[in-house]
Amino acid sequence: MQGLFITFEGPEGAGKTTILQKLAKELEEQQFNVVLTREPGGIQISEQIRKIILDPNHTTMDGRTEALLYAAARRQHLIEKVVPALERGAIVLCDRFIDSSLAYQGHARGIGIDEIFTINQFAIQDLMPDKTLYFDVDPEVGLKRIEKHKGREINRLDLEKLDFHYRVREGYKTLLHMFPDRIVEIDASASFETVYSHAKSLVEELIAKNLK
Ligand SMILES: Nc1ncnc2c1ncn2[C@@H]1O[C@H](COP(=O)(O)OP(=O)(O)OP(=O)(O)O)[C@@H](O)[C@H]1O
Ligand SMILES: Cc1cn([C@H]2C[C@H](O)[C@@H](COP(=O)(O)O)O2)c(=O)[nH]c1=O
Repeated sequence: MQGLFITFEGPEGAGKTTILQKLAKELEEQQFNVVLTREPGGIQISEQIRKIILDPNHTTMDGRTEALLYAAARRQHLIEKVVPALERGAIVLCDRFIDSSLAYQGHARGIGIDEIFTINQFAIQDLMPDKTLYFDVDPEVGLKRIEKHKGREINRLDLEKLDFHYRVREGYKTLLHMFPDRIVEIDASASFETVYSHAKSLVEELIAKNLK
């Protein structure tokens, strides 16, 4: 495919969304064709699935049901939005993708990274990101940031015990070893300006290598 598919990953409150929005705006100002999107969501069907998954009242949701719902939302989003954008040659910046399922459902929920990869393979049919930026932050720091973030809804996953959020981070560390060529780590505990300039330089390098 002609475009560039870049995903942004990390524990809660790592700063992904804020960085993505600023980066998308700057790239658009430079006349790049950018599609900023998120998972679960990004299109109507997947946003509706998002509501079901993240509703804090859905306390009885089984871990495998959760994993399948994320994969279903992913499939529809990929087919309806990501693939057409890549075919047009766009830069797709996506807030979370398969690595979230591997870290959260695979590792933190204990279902197993390989098993979650298998069900996602059905959904993505080998369409992996060209690059993944992993924003690493201590979960306690990240959760404090989102508590302070006015207007940010607290969802069912945010409400998991601190231990779960530490396992999510551990899951991402495992993924860094599994996919060393694709995933690059960014220290997201630094100041916003420092984190932003690191992310921006990585994306600019990718664009220079792949699109110019
Ligand atoms: N490096 C940083 N230092 C301090 N605060 C930050 C930093 N980066 C982002 N923030 C702030 O932390 C809060 C959460 O940021 P953001 O929503 O971008 O995180 P996120 O990774 O998308 O979180 P989630 O995945 O849980 O939605 C925001 O209020 C944001 O302004
Ligand atoms: C894609 C995906 C996401 N999650 C989790 C991660 C977060 O807790 C929420 C999404 O909320 P955000 O504010 O938009 O980051 O869902 C997951 O567990 N598995 C996934 O595949």
